[in-house]
Amino acid sequence: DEGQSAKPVTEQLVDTLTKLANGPYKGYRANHAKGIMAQGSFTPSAEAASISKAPHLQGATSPVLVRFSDATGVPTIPDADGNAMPKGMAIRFTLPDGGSTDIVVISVNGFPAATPEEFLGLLNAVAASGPDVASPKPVEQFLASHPAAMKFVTTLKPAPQSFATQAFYGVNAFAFTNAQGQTQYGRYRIVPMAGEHYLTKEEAAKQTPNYLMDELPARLEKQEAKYRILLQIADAGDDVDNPTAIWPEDRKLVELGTLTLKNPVADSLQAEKSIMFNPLMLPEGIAPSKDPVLLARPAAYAVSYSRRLAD
Ligand code: HEM
Repeated sequence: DEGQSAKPVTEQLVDTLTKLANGPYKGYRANHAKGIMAQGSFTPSAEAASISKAPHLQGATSPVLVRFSDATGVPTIPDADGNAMPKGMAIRFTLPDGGSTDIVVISVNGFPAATPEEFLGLLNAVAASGPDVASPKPVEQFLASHPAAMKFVTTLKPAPQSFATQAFYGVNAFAFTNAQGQTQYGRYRIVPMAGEHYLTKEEAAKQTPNYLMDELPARLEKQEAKYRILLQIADAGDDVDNPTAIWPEDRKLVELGTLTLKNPVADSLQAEKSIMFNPLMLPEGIAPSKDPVLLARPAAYAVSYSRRLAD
């Protein structure tokens, strides 16, 4: 109806995510509702300052706060459920001046849609494809006519053994400018130092519903969880404004530094409710690309955040 279509697409996206989850759920995110937080630090590599003049990349160690999450707006989704993919990782770096910057990434290299409108088309197709709908269902038609969406759903990895054995991808590109004024485009990659380890289908079927959310704090009581933060550098001619355009694997990977998680966060649920990560909260030396999906994210996240706080 007209009232619905007059809403900004970012708000329609949040409404549709909520509807797909059979929500709203009081106090939870409209997407990536189920999560767990941890804290630690980030130490940049010697090379990082040559990529960007951003304050957290100049040598000193910064405190970090991290939230891992399952996909969907369902706060009770079992961690090994196929719909709980992709996993999410959100990182907040505290900067020397007391400000902060965020990285918000997923467990798949790529995105199913090139624009927020196209993403809404996919979500609406899923919403119109209930069990009673005859084939070809709207979602089947959408996937058949959108190769990037098909690639996304077919390359989803199985659930990880642990959040400490899961790799994450930035998907959206940013422009990194160093002190000499040289700019390069790149996409984040976060690689677990414990190695990437995923469950077989049989193993996934045996996990308890909260196995990942339970395992992380238990692990951190005994040992640290470390990740390398890398940047995949675009070649001239690589599309930096389209999150469905996956760059070839032979592109240069620069090491930006090491993220070390040391402790669980006390009262994770309350901490999760009150924090909103924002991929466009950026310091000097890092700027957004013109990727329309990236540029739509803060508005969608703010709608979800304001609804969560209003509860
Ligand atoms: C137009 C496209 C997108 C829409 C509409 C969307 C929507 C949302 C919403 C509504 C939330 C909840 C935010 C909150 O309440 O704080 C969220 C969280 C999240 N999104 Fe997106 N998203 C989009 C694209 C992406 C992309 C491209 C990525 C990663 C590459 C991503 C990764 C995440 C992660 C990891 C979270 C959880 C953040 C947290 O732990 O607080 N999203 N998304």
